[in-house]
Amino acid sequence: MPLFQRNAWDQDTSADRWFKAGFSIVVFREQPIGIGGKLLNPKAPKLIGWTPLVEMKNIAKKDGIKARLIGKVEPYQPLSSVKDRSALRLIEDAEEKSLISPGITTLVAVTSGNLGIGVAFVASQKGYKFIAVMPAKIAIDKQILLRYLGVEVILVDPAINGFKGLLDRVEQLKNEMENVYVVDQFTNPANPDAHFKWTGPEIWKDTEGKVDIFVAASGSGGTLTGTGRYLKMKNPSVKLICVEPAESAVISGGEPAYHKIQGVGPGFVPEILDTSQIDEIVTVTAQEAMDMARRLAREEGLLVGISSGANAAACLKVAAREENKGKMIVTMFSSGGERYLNSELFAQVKEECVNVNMAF
Ligand SMILES: Cc1ncc(COP(=O)(O)O)c(C=O)c1O
Repeated sequence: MPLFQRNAWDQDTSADRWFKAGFSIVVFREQPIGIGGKLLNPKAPKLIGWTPLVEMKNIAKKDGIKARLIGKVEPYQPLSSVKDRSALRLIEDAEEKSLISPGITTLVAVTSGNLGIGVAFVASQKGYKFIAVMPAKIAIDKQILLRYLGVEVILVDPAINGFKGLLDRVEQLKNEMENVYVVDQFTNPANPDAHFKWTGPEIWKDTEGKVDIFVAASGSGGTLTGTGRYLKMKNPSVKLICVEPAESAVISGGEPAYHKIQGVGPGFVPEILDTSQIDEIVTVTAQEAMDMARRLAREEGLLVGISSGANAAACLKVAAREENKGKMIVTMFSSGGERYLNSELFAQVKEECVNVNMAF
């Protein structure tokens, strides 16, 4: 399958035209959102946003799927996940409201890791100190990355009080320190705004408005709410499908429980998640999500994370339905695969590598 790279200067064409012409991958880097330019070089490309769309042609062909399956490749963000968008909007929103000042304010965020990594980027570019509050023992790769980025990481035992335990720790920090600002992805409308302003319009433009169904797993709910709101505003018949872990299907009315699809299914319904927009919820097990992430790697060459696998698995369930023949289904590949090297996603390959190396 030919591979085509489209650049900022080819702005007059959409990804969909190139898919039609037989190309399987379209890289689309356009200007300008986000930081970068004004801080580094006024002419340099700004870094956040305008991620490429990739059509999963091999998997669709192998599984006899008649719908079009398209993923938005967020590992193209500077810090490799969809959360760079939210980090930027949440921080710039606070700056616009004069709530924070570089060199004075310490940013604090509750994160499963990816928001924290995005905040680390924006905070260091803009000159803020940043403390990440995370559940212990869950996402070791992200803890490693945050520490490597110079972030202070505070771990909270998730077995004690669950999510409330994390919030309590943030409250404690607010009492102990001066000039703390909480970057709150679960309640601040600036989070879905990032997707209303950027993710939604990018998908709309790059599909030439042909998207029929948008599928996304919900963590904070920002992606689903903001992107869904934009796409439905452009075309009210676009269907919005929420993906959640089968082991902790709280939006579907189930009980919260431990699960292995990192970054989604926090165990409660976040304030910013607009459930009234959701047309359907599809549940996916961690096993299905990881199996699909591995298929994406081997069959499409896409190195993406566990929630991306969950999204693609949900797409296949939806695409297999007779009524969705010929429809365009767009989903999110929310983070890059390398972020999960020490998780179960890579466990078997990691063990094989360790054993092979022991022979030397
Ligand atoms: C890997 C991954 N996928 C998906 C999501 C969900 O995105 P949102 O918080 O916008 O619902 C997150 C959020 O942190 C994430 O880290």
